[in-house]
Amino acid sequence: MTAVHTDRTGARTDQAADVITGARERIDALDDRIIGLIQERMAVSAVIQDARVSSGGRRVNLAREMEVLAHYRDALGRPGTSLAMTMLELCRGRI
Ligand SMILES: O=C(O)C(=O)C[C@]1(C(=O)O)C=C[C@@H](O)C=C1
Repeated sequence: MTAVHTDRTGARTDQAADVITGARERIDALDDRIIGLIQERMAVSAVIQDARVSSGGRRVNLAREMEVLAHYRDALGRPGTSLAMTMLELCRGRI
C-alpha cells in the first residue's frame, strides 16, 4: 500500500490495516455476543412483566427502572443512562 492510499479501514499502511482488520473481527464477535445477551435480557424481562400483568399489576415498574438506570450510570457514566433507557425500551416497549 502506498502512503497516500486508504482502503476500507482508513489506514495508511498495511501494518495498520492488519491491526484494524483483526480488531474489527473481535468487535464483530463481541457485538454478536452483546446482541445475544440483549435478546436474553428481553426474554427474562418479558417473564417478569407477564407475571406482573397476569397478577393484575402494571407492566412498568418505575422504581426498578431507576435502579437499572443508576446501575448503568455508575458503571458507564452519563452515556450509560442513555444506553439503559434504550435497553429498557427494547425490553418493555415505549412508555
Ligand atoms: O424488574 C422488573 O420489574 C421488570 O419488569 C424488568 C424491567 C427491565 O427490563 O429491567 C422492565 C420493565 C420494568 O419497568 C422494570 C424493569
